[in-house]
Amino acid sequence: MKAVLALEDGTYIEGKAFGAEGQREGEVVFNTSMTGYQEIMTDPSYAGQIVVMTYPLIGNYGFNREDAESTGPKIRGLIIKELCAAPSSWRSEGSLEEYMKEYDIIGIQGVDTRALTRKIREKGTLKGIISTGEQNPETLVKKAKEIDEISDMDLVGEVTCLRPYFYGGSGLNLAVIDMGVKESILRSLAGLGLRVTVFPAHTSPKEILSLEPEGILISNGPGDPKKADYAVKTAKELMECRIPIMGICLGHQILALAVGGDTYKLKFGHRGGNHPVKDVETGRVYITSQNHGFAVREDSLPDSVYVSHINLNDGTVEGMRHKELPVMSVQYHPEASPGPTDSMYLFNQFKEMMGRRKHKCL
Ligand SMILES: NC(=O)CC[C@H](N)C(=O)O
Repeated sequence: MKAVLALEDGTYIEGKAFGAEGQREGEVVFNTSMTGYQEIMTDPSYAGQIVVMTYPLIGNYGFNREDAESTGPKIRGLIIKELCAAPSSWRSEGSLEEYMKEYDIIGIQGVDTRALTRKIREKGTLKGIISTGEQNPETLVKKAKEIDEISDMDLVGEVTCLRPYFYGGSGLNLAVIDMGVKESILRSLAGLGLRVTVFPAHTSPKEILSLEPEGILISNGPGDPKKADYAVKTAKELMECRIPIMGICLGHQILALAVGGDTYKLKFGHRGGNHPVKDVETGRVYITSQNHGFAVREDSLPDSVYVSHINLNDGTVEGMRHKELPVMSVQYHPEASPGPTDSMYLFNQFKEMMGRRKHKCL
């Protein structure tokens, strides 16, 4: 069956459908990872987005539920050059196409993803629609122009958990504020010897403190950090208690807003498995896994914090530390999934911080 992609700038691309049938709209973003399509599709930070994979052959190792980052795919659609015709892996539970049909995700293949990515790099992220079957190009382009901006959507509300739950692990108590958390973050932290409990994004500081946590993690998640003003307020209150806090990706942006800094939307974001980041304290450069469309404005940060990590591609802020409070955050993904595991040391630093500090709100 035919599938088409229409973008808000008038671009209209024909390809071949795979996965579910119908029509889906979202912000079209590209990811340059060579593998990891399962983790990307199920990462809740992609809610509201249609993902273009720049690697030309996708689906090679089918699909398994073990590598999923959440209960199912969170992307709105998938754009690829070519779907692997004969997937094979001893861990596979079925083909990518079967999985997409099961979870009602639309895919389009046969797209010149290199040209499409160049367009997005040039013009910035574009809103778009993928649709199966015959369509009228003008109508679809017009519809693409009318799609809501990502900043106007409450995407965290779509992906956060409904009630608190105990994830696993034993040792120091860690409370995770679930803005759309990736399972591999929870797995990494429980594996380090922490007792991990997860709370919905809207949980009050009082309820979180009732767990008597030694540390708090504000997770990754979809959308514009400014839309999560309730979490910014919670972060501010928890920081005043001097509890060790770590922010990852959306969590990092929320902490930056909580200390009085500002965030902005990047032209086309950072999504891939090989972004070079320098740890300013040690001078070491790490290859990192990234997925974000917003960033912290460096010149907006107050004197109470310093930039701990910078992106060597474009000089943007990749990490932040508070000078007095036990607060650290990174814009990228220490848990990787997919991508290099170079940055796991950050979890150890946070665990140490949790063991050292005594806070005052309990
Ligand atoms: N992975 C994330 O947490 C992404 C954060 C935020 N939604 C952004 O796009 O910048």
